[in-house]
Amino acid sequence: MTDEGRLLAGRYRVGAHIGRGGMSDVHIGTDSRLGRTVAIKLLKSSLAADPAFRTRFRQEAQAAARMAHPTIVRVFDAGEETIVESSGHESQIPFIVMEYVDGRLLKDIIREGPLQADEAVRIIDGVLTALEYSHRAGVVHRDIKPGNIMITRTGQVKVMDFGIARAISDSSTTVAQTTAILGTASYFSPEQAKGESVDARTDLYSTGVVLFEMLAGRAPFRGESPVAVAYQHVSETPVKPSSINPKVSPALDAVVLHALAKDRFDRYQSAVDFRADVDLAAGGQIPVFHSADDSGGGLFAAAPLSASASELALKQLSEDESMVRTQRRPPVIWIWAGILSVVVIVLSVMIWAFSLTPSSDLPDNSRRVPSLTGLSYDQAQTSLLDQDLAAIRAEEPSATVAKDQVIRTDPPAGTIAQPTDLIRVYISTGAQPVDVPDVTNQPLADAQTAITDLGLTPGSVTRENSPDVAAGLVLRTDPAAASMEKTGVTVNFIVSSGLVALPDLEGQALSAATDLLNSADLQLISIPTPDDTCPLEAGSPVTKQSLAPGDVPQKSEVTLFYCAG
Ligand SMILES: Nc1ncnc2c1ncn2[C@@H]1O[C@H](COP(=O)(O)OP(=O)(O)OP(=O)(O)O)[C@@H](O)[C@H]1O
Repeated sequence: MTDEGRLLAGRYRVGAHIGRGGMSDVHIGTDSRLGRTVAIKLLKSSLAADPAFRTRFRQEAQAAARMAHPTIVRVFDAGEETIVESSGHESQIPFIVMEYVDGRLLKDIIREGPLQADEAVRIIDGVLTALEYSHRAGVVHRDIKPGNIMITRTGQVKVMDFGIARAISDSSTTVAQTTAILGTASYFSPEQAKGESVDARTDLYSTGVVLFEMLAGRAPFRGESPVAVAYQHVSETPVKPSSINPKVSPALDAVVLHALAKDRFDRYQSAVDFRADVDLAAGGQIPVFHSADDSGGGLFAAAPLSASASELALKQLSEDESMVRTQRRPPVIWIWAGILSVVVIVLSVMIWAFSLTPSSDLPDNSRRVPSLTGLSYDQAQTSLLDQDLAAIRAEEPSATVAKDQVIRTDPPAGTIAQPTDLIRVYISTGAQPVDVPDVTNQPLADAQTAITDLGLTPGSVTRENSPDVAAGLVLRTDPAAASMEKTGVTVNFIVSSGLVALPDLEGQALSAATDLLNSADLQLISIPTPDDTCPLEAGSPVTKQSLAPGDVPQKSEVTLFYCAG
């Protein structure tokens, strides 16, 4: 393995070994370019042997690096280092450079026994906030477990290893192989255990397992082997956490069991819903789990209960061990109606808030989205994090903003935002190449407009003689039509002067002079010289031309005098 003192990617100095996981060794380190302390995770060489895994790993780490949220361990960089072993054998070791977290793994905290309910709620709140953010950014974690959750000295929750499970499960074929690397099947959702596709709800199931374990002091399913545990996730009904730790309230029992529904349509559909119910349960209220077609409710919305409704729910809880009502899949139209209503409400509130609030008098705890134009994505993330806002990266071409710099944000700079709000940061991919259009034979002004419309820059105009293209029309461009050019590139015009060059024809044979005039598209009138002094000469040489040699208007008439042959 890599020794202390090694420099990775010419930049990250590996320091003391601080931890070992199922797939990696973790060191404290220093980013020598920025002078900041980092954590460096070096993947085990057994995993690193597969090039497909390394590629997938790098892609996932890059996706994770796009996420910046106070509840997510920041990924700063990822790469591969060639390591020459003492035998002379070279191997590629993938590494991730992360935010250094001064804290403890939740796994180690749980080992000391069940947590107080309010502490468990606070931690799960943090995990769900991280998931709300990552799911909105389109990233499913796939391996939510106490070994991937850190609690800092100040109590801040930090979730890590986003996307790494994907890299592993894509390169391993069976549950047994995947768990051999990930270390445990205790937090697998039923769909993961069955090898089916996963989505955001998979993470919510695993979060339910983590909540169960924090409250009960042990995971809901245990077994001799990963396959035995995976089997229970698919087919066994979990017990209530309170049957292991009687201090757990019926409300939290209800939330945990709802999160652990086998069918993903029967459990929480979003981290937001899950968190709302956890908070409700922390206040002693048992949430009501609405199905999508229940009248008056949103999808699985939690609502405060009246006393009698609470009693009813409690009665159901004791009667029904599974606690989870069978719910039909929500019809698509209701989902869309729900989304539309939320969008309308959010927009109305934003417009109202923006119009009412003077800049000097912001509502409590809110802040304005800062202007980030021209910053790098890293700088923009830091600036947003300073305001407790979270960045999501988006990209678009720009002719005016340099590559890798912020073009704009959504919501735009100046908008009022709340802590942990998501700000989409648009980064310039630079000017996008376009085809230089064919503007030949167009009037110069039209051609200049067409070039400007494509984001190219109209450049110099040079006049050039042409026998047939009318004065002021474009003869050609430089670069030529159809060549791919980046926006911003200057396109020069060569425009017809409307003139044509008339050569000096005196002394030339009449036939040669006639050919020259024809090729310049000039009109020839020839008059044999009546003068006797003109000697008869072979070839009938031209003695005089009516227009002086030089540039003359197109189609000019030229009279040639010549000696008859
Ligand atoms: N960003 C970090 N800052 C500080 N310490 C860290 C960081 N990441 C990991 N560690 C420490 O390194 C140890 C191993 O990390 P981790 O458990 O994430 O490794 P892993 O190989 O991903 O493990 P597993 O696959 O078993 O989850 C942990 O004990 C943790 O305390």
